[in-house]
Amino acid sequence: MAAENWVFTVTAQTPTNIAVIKYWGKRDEDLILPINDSISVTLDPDHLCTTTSVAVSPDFTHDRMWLNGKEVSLSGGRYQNCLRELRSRASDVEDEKKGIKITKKDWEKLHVHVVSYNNFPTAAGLASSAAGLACLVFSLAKLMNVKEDHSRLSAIARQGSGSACRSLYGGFVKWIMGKEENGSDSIAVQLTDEKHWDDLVIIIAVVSSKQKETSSTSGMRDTVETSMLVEHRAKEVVPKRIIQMEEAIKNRDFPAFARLTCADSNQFHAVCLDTLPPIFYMNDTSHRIISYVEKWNRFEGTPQVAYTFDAGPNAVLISHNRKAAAQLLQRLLFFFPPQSDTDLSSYVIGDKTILQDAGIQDMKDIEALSPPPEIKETNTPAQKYKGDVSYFICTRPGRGPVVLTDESRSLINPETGLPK
Ligand SMILES: Nc1ncnc2c1ncn2[C@@H]1O[C@H](COP(=O)(O)OP(=O)(O)OP(=O)(O)O)[C@@H](O)[C@H]1O
Ligand SMILES: C[C@@](O)(CCOP(=O)(O)OP(=O)(O)O)CC(=O)O
Repeated sequence: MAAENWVFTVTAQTPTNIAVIKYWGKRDEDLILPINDSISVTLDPDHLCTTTSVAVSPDFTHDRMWLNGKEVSLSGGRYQNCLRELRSRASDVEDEKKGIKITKKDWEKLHVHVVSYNNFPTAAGLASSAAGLACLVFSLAKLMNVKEDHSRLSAIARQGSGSACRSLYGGFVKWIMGKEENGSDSIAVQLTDEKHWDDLVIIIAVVSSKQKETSSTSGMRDTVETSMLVEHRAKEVVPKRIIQMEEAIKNRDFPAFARLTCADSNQFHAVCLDTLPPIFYMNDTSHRIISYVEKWNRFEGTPQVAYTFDAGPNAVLISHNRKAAAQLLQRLLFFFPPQSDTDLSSYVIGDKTILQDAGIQDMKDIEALSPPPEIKETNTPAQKYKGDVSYFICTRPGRGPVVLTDESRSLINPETGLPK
């Protein structure tokens, strides 16, 4: 190491992802090895991402982390497993300009500071743990000059949170469950990049929820211990769906993609219901959204939108193209108008150009929306559910992790090694 003290930092940005074929159930709790393959789509980091700055300095006395402005402990087993795996793969780092020289051996004694910020709510069912853990592993791997490809890094991120391994890539990603006991072949691979199917538009309905949810970790443990359905799902259903889903993605076959995505979300929630005690992640609003989408898709004769729900009530709606997304947004705003004191710019966030496509500029345009034709047909007056959705996020498939070289984007003060 160089004689005088220094702080060496790296900043990275990592996206979140949503599974279209779900991971639910582990065969090894410590290594986080799943009972089936899964497939996800990475979401555009412009709208949902984690930014993490990491630093190393001979002055640091212990590993520390700050998440969204608050110091949090890094002592948890999952963080420790990731740190251990990364340290064991660290290599020499040299920055002549700053007079920094770290050898492979030095990393065993050096401590790191981690400062991370999610540009969306943490622990709100929007997969912050996936983006967060992937970003932690990716940024530390760059800092420590870990010379491994993204798939090998995904196997480390997997030990932080299973779904995090899929956030090491953009586009469509498959997490291969693997067979090895040590988990070395349980890795993520990219199926296609984000440009392959860039017509897709994703709208997330963040559904108000007061009830405390069961965490994914404990929920899936209970499922594996008590559900008979999950065994059938993992052995018989998912392997076939994985093949069909890969084909649908390769061919940009939206009807097949939508059918598989909706069926797999529904089966995941059926498996939750088959757990003892049963787990209810969706609420009445989630169920309403499913039934509106099903009705609309049936009315059109071919799917316009696919829905999928993770371990919570939020709906992730994947539209075939911008036209379908604009029509979807009109429907969503018709059924779930904002409270009168909410302002439109905070009710629909992310890619607001979809709002323009939908012809909605202000609250009056929402009030003027007429019931969708598929509802008119049923001759029952359409009921509205004001306030049942907190807000909508408009986004699209996005890219994988990147290093941010612009020093002004760093979250760490390069003089002190503490959060800016
Ligand atoms: N940027 C981050 N850096 C490191 N760890 C993070 C980061 N963001 C979230 N986490 C970890 O993930 C936890 C939240 O995970 P949790 O599974 O409860 O919620 P979620 O991932 O937002 O929602 P869900 O899993 O239901 O989609 C946080 O308490 C923290 O431990
Ligand atoms: C429903 C899911 O989102 C479950 C994600 O579970 P986590 O990855 O959060 O669980 P741990 O591995 O225990 O950290 C489906 C999915 O993302 O595939």
